[in-house]
Amino acid sequence: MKIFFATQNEGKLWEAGRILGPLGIEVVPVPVELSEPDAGTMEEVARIKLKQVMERGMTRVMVDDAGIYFAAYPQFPGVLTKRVFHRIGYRGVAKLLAGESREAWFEGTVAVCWDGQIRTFSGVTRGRIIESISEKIRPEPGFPFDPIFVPEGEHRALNEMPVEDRLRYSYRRKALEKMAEWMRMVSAKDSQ
Ligand SMILES: O=c1[nH]c(=O)c2ncn([C@@H]3O[C@H](COP(=O)(O)OP(=O)(O)OP(=O)(O)O)[C@@H](O)[C@H]3O)c2[nH]1
Repeated sequence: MKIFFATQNEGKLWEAGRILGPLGIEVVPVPVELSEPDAGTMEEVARIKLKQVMERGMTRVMVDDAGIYFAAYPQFPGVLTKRVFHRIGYRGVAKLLAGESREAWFEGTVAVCWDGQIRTFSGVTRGRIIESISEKIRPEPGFPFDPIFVPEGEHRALNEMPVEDRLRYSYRRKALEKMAEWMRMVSAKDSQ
């Protein structure tokens, strides 16, 4: 099976390939820019992104909306994660969380259109932001929080782990595995 993934985020693409490849689903990148509202839930935003790619005529396609939430600030940065980080960087995150709770969680929703049906699948990974955030961190493209996020029950930040461990904690993996199972079910029904 082959699915198109409309994203400009290299990290998302890499992760989707690592997770879906072994499940027999080839991920084909479609690097289109999608417009996003600056409010709402990940699921609402993912649906809006999916609508945009479907309007371009794609029928076997997925999009992903994701971000991080800081427990110290209700609903923030959430769907604004990319824009907020772009503006304030590690220095701003360190300032925001100084003296505040370090508790945080990643949340993401994958919205998929598969042979005319639309579904969303979500995942969450809880953890905390490390105490000392260095401005010298050079993250992997698209994933600026991996070097400063430690999953619950861990002592290592995500980017300090071998890939297999990192994927085990991935909220995107949780969503994509549910999606893969659903796609298999739909395809099996269609072929009957
Ligand atoms: O360290 C991280 N590990 C992750 O696992 C992760 N997942 C999301 N993010 C951050 O949240 C924004 C999502 O923004 P987003 O969903 O609007 O996507 P995007 O604009 O990057 O790509 P696109 O898919 O829309 O083209 C991204 O830019 C990142 O800053 C992550 N950071």
